[in-house]
Amino acid sequence: MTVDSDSDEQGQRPKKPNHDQEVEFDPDFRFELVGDLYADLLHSDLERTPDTVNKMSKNPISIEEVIARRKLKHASAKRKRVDEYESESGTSDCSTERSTTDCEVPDEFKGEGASLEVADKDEASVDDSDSQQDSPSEDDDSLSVESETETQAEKDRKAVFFDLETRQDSHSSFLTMNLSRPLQRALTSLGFVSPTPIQASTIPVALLGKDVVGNAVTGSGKTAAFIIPILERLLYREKGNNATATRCLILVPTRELAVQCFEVGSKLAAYTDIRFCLAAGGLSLKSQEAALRTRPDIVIATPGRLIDHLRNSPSFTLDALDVLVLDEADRMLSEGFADELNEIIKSCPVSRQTMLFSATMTDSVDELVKMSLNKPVRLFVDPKRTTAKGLIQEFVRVRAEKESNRTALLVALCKRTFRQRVIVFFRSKKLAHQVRVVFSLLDMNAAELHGDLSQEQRLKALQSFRDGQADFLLATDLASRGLDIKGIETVINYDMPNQFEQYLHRVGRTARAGKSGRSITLVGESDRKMLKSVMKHSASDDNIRHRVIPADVVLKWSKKVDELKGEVVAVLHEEKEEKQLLQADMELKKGQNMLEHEAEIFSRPARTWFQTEKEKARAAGRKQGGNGIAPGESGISPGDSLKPKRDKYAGLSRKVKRRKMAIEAEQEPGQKGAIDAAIRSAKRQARPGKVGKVQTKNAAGGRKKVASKGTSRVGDAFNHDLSAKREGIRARKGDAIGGMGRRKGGKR
Ligand SMILES: Nc1ncnc2c1ncn2[C@@H]1O[C@H](COP(=O)(O)OP(=O)(O)OP(=O)(O)O)[C@@H](O)[C@H]1O
Repeated sequence: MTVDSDSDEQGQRPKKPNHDQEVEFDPDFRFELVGDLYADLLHSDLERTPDTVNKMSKNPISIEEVIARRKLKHASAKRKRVDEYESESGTSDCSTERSTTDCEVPDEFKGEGASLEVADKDEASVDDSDSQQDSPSEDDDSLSVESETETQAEKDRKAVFFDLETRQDSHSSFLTMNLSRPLQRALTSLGFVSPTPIQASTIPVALLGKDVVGNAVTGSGKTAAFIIPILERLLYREKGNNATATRCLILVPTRELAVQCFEVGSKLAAYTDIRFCLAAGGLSLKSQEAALRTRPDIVIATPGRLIDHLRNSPSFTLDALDVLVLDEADRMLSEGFADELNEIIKSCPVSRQTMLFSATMTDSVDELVKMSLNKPVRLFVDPKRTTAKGLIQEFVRVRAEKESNRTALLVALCKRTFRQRVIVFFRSKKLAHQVRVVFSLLDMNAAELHGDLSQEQRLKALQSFRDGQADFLLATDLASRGLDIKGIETVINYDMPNQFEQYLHRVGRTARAGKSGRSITLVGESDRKMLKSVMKHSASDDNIRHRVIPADVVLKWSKKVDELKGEVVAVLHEEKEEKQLLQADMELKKGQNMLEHEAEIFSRPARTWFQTEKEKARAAGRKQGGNGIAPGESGISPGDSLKPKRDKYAGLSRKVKRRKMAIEAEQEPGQKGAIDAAIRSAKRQARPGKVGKVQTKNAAGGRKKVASKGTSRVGDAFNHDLSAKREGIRARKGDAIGGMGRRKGGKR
């Protein structure tokens, strides 16, 4: 009954060794390597065969070492091959040959009146030879991924749900926003002169304490849009030992994004005394627990790890939370995160301010009610879900019978034209790994990023790509959201994502912050409707191109890739063998450890999780079917709590749950109940004091009424009406709330 999102292995309580059962040594044991590991490299349906990628986070196998070793082994043969490649990838590849090939653009382009300019002088050409044959069917519109027609009923619901009255000032400079000096300094040192549109509209509204639902294209500065107002308001928080509390929580769907958000926040807070804590999966639980004990002002977390801390770190609570931010909110609101999000929301006070942001944010009331928002202000800067203006989108057609050429097409693109600062997206971890082996064998400097790697490997891969050591980052959708890597020039989609939102996020890794960039997508026959949707939402028709790769080039590279087949299989075999050896070694160590420290290990309290094993399996199943990031790629590791304790408090409100726990604790024999009660009492004491009985005027009878418990708090960072600052008056410590968007503790 444990949970620990550090690794797949964790989360399981060690089984008690059964000393009665003799473990026999099997002299005939052989490492089992079943199936053709290469079989699906060039084809689809990759999920059926077992994964070959290392899943062990403790001592990961280095694929570089395996490849390097094999390269050494076949040094002479390899030298010959490299010579051959070099000679062939010289002038002949970059010739201006423009023959019609098997890889043409789908004709949907033509019907839309989109630009068909040649994208690249070396290898792209216009091809409209069979426009009739492939013209879109009449009903293609109905295939559009999202419905843009809104019923009157939905419009009415939105009118009631959203706050349409709050004035949205437009600021063309950070100076007119009256931000404090430490923040102005940080903005200057980051080179932020004027706010981006989403920042200009969000910051003043967020300073009023209003709930916000924000949408703006990828790379438009949403992170700073929510961090700046949080920091500004925290500068006026109550200070001193009793007032120390975690007041803001920023939830993000992936660990990498959490690290990035932490870095942005730390830079913006560089000249303040505001403290951050990173609580993302895959990083050390112990040091996070220690950091959370100090009650940092802002916690940036992935959902799984946060829940783990909420349940298992005695001193950590969200009771004093003032602001909850969901970055990539549509992803967090999706089914894959539903259970975790519910659990977290239950732990947050209802009086919090909530801000939701994403480039593909929904304004569907049905979705948003899940967050129990309080009259949110809808800030949709780019309501049409467009791509960035500086993005040129190219498409390469892959005919059904030529699906096996995808890898060759990718290699051709990366060898000839897009040679550095390229992210390649794949739909599966296994495929990303296999292509990584192909790239390495072809001496292309690539790093991979997906959920089958340890957190250490993930961060290392990202760093090597950021530093320019790796020219290519071969990634799954784990890297599609939010990652901000300077200088990415090209995004290649090895396959078209199933969801339009996913496409927007993937291509949004380039052309960020007003810069230009290019995306190239390999489009199969089954991707037509998605292609149409993509074209419909493009920022400009002029930005759409199609690329034709000459047939002889494709042929040459598919031959090369085929020749490598044996070597790729050998590398994957070797990797698998090493993995099994390492696994055996780890099991041995684990056994020894159990023998030596059995008593101590079993005396540790079991970590708990909020779902039962069944619920968790069900949720994992749902996640698999959901969009975007696969389980294990987010902050929630699939190993989390394989044997979770049934949560008897599930479904109860926080208050009822606490009361029930307290009663049970008192009835519990021995020390445990008393200790738990003492912890709870200490937590209560540690909470920043609440403003006791606030006397408010009862509008109906004119009688004074005592505000309910939990109304507003002393030490509340947002006890101060910062809206006053908009008029040029700086709020002071101790100012009372006035003109705020809500009353603290008010019902939602
Ligand atoms: N006011 C500003 N002036 C100049 N650059 C800015 C400004 N605000 C943000 N940026 C830069 O813009 C880039 C993109 O910012 P950010 O990652 O917050 O975008 P985003 O909208 O969250 O993107 P995504 O939707 O992909 O998550 C960052 O490199 C950031 O430093």
